[in-house]
Amino acid sequence: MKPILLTQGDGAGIGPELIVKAWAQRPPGPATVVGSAAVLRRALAQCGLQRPLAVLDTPDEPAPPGALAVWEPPGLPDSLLVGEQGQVRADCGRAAARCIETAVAAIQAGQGSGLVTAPIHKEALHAAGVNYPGHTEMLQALAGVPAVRMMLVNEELRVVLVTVHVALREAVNLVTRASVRDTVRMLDAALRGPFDLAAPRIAVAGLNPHAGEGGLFGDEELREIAPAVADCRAVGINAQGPFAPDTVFMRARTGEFDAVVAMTHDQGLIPIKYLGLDEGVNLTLGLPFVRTSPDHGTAFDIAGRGLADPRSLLAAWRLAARLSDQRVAPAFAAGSKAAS
Ligand SMILES: NC(=O)C1=CN([C@@H]2O[C@H](COP(=O)(O)OP(=O)(O)OC[C@H]3O[C@@H](n4cnc5c(N)ncnc54)[C@H](O)[C@@H]3O)[C@@H](O)[C@H]2O)C=CC1
Ligand SMILES: NCC(=O)COP(=O)(O)O
Repeated sequence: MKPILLTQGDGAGIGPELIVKAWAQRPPGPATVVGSAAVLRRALAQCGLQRPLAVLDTPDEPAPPGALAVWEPPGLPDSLLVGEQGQVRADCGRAAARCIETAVAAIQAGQGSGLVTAPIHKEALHAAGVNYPGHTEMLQALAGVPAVRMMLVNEELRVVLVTVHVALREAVNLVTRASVRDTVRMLDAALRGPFDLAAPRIAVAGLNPHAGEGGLFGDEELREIAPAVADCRAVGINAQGPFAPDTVFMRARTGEFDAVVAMTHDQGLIPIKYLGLDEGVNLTLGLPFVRTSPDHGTAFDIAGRGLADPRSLLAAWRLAARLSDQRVAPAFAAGSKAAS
């Protein structure tokens, strides 16, 4: 079986530390870190982990037993160990992007079975001249697929976002009948495939307070969201709503729905993160391969201090290993067809 590929993320953040800590807990299956060996050695030292590290010639070369397998993509900057951690740095942004690009190319070449991404800093990416707002959009471009969606899962909630990394004003305009309908369809495909639910119950949140209160507080629910729900129901998807956003997550958490479609980034992520960063996983729907990530960011405030909690990365790693092992990535691709 080909390895899961883990990108090291922004080296000025907690990504390398999370990877070495998670790896020390022996997640299942083969895995190769795509990153800088020097940065990962520093992370091992910062965490007091005295483990061997093997630098591979190719991402899928077997590593010696017990060694942290690292493949260094060509073109990483030499300066990664020079500056301080915990800062926005263009060289770290450039290196993070290079790791993502080469990891995707390796998966496309059959050298990896799935992708786990450690956090990147979006300002560092921008400082490096890489004009994607996040992994999600970058992976969509690298994979050449028509649509992707961000899904967040933890023990208690599953949420998929209609809009992601855009200004709130812009997000409102992007909430359309088509974008909501495509999101529900991609979520339904994911719940039936990777999540193995025979008849998923999907709640769709409104955009406005009280889901618009019958048009008194905005009419996006009447013009866009309700027609999208009707479109989905017409093709046999058990979508319901739009529901008041302030109570729909509570209703899903207590078992009334299997997942919630949220209209904006913060509408969906606040309930997820409020439950704790412990084991939340970010999963990209619509790609032809499995990609997961922790649900938190680079945590510059604690970088380099050995304080980072690896549980979310570990959960992301385990989920990627399970989904790659089941070869369920086509179910994600089917979602992208629904969105086209
Ligand atoms: N998957 C990714 O690449 C993600 C990247 N980001 C990016 O990360 C950067 C920083 O974002 P922030 O808003 O500051 O959020 P953050 O998640 O990096 O930090 C928020 C708070 O949570 C704490 N925290 C986060 N992860 C932790 C962990 N594993 N263990 C212990 N404490 C932890 C931090 O110390 C901080 O107090 C931004 O550029 C953001 O866009 C944010 C989320 C996901
Ligand atoms: N808040 C989640 C987030 O920003 C992660 O984005 P991405 O890098 O996975 O696209």
